[in-house]
Amino acid sequence: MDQILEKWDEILMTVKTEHDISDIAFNTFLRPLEFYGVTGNTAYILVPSEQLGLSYISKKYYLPLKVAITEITGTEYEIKFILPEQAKSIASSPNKQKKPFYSEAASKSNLNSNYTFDTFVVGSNNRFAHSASLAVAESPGEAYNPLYIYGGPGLGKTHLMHSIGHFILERNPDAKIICVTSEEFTNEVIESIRSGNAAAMNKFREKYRTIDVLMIDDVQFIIGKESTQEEFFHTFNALHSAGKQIILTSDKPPKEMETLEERIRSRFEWGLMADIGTPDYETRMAILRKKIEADEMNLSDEILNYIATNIKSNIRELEGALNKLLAYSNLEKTDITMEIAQKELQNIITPDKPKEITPQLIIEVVSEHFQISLDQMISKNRSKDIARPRQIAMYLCKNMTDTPLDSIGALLGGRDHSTIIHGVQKISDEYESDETTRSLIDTIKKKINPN
Ligand SMILES: Nc1ncnc2c1ncn2[C@@H]1O[C@H](COP(=O)(O)OP(=O)(O)OP(=O)(O)O)[C@@H](O)[C@H]1O
Repeated sequence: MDQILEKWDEILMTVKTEHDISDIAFNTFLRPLEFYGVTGNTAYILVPSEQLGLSYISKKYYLPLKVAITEITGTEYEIKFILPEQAKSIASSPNKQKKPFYSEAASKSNLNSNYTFDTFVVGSNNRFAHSASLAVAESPGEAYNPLYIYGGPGLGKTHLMHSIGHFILERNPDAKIICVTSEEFTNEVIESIRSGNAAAMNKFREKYRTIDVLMIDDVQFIIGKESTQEEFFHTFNALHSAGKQIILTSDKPPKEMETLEERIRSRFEWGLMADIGTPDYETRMAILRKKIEADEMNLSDEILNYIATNIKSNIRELEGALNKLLAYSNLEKTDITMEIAQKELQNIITPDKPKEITPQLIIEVVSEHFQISLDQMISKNRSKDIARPRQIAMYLCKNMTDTPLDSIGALLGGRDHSTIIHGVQKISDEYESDETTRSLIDTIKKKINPN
């Protein structure tokens, strides 16, 4: 069963390719189908609404899906299409996990599958940014170019930007979208320059100048990097003059980026700037409700109210509180009462008590910031993409907590004392000498401790 679930996207794409199904037919009939579960050797496929045409789908896609499932999983299943009402009566081991459709194009573009317009709650704090994002998604390159979304940490800038990407790819799966953090962009510029050959630079330029949509997250980090700013400037011009869409996010408006080159600042301001503020109570409650629904979690309104009243300025923290309760409920196999919620969340939300900053919290925030898993953080993998976040975690654990170096090493995959000293020293030197690193570290610190 897991195999079908895991490979569901691949199964759908295989049917599309092998039967030469048009994008419109694919998006209309195949994409909405969900793998529901397996009973015996029957695989149930959920047709989410009768209007979609159950009998048409059964006739047309029964055999292609059966063949693709057999080919891809190596097991032959009987296939049954069911409607949601029928699904309820299938008792045995239905698959409760709904996995969102995640196209190959979205994954290649580096888009987070959870960040879509469907999962985004619109409130007074983000209404304008949301409308602007929808307008850009509907007419990329035409509505507002660039779209510059700014606001404090954890307020949904990245979520909105990725939503635009998914929306564009849904309509046009061939659209070429690149979504990077400005750190990744900077690293690529540095790598191309360091390699010293023209071919590497040309490859970089070819990659960034032949796309339809460029998304750069946390663009404030290009401040102070001369060659990155230079490359960004030319990339921006090439894409903009070709009518290609550029979307940027930042923690501040361009006018507050004091040391940014003027020619770049003015370009940031060419299109539309949309800020996201802190959510009001209703929006916080709506976000909490949406998340518990998605996680199929049971929490009383009293508990939701307790969280929404106490966590006000960062949606990532709202989610963190829910995740903590979810983990507790799963581990202890118990329902969450108000008493448990207050006890479990006391570090996060007791207003007069400073938040406890632990190495575990730091490691979690760093891995989330760099979009790498906790397993990668503690692994033996020494590639730059993993080793640098790990060293940043070492540095922050050393500077923000009193944890001994040996314990930091133990938490980061059993690394020894000297490895930790080396990591801390390296980031410390960079913090002193390099403005981008300083700004990066300060941003992560703010995520760890917004106060
Ligand atoms: N309006 C919203 N509806 C639903 N979820 C939201 C909303 N705003 C933010 N979130 C969730 O909060 C978390 C943080 O959002 P996101 O990463 O987009 O913030 P950000 O503004 O880019 O933060 P940072 O600047 O710290 O990177 C994500 O999990 C996101 O899905």
